[in-house]
Amino acid sequence: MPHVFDSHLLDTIADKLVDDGYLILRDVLPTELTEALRHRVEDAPVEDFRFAAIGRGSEQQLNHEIRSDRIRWLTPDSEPDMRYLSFMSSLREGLNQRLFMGLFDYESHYAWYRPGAFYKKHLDALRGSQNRILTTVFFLNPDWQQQQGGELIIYDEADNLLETVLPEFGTLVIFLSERFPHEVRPTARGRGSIAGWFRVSNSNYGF
Ligand SMILES: O=C(O)CCC(=O)C(=O)O
Ligand SMILES: [Fe+2]
Repeated sequence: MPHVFDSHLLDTIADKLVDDGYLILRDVLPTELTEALRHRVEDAPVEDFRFAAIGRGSEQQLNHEIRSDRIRWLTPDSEPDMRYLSFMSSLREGLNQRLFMGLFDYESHYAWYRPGAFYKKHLDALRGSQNRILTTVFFLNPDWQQQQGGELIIYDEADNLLETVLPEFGTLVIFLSERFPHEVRPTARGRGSIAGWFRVSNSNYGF
């Protein structure tokens, strides 16, 4: 079975991105794949994960007051990682065909938030930087209860609250990286996700 999104779903995603700039989908990946991805984060030894840095390139720094999750990049030697990346590749192609977004590549990592961990309000891309264009967040936690915290909160450009998303197993959130400030509220329970970013090529600006 090819690991791709069907064209009807791609139509829906493209329409929503045009209308709202973001959308929340539930159970659009096969359950057994989501289960395998969940084990990739839950069963991995903690040494495999690194505290996430803020900023890019030489400006990277650890700042535990802003975020306290640990991350591990997806790798091509893992079958579930490859299948996940294949779905995301079909999303990239589907959106390029429908919206001419020019999405060029995709980078993604597992994130593990231990109890108490959080990520304060931020944008994934600086406005106008044209690097990270579209964000995906895929959640891997069965039976999440509201009182366990760890919500992803999405704001609009004027900082009005748009959505409060529980990090429930199988939920996929997609949003335009430059437009939506968002935060992860402190979690009371271990919280696994895969965050990813579609980027455009910067080669035209390589002067
Ligand atoms: O895990 C989440 O809900 C979002 C994480 C996030 O905002 C990020 O890694 O940039
Ligand atoms: Fe983010």
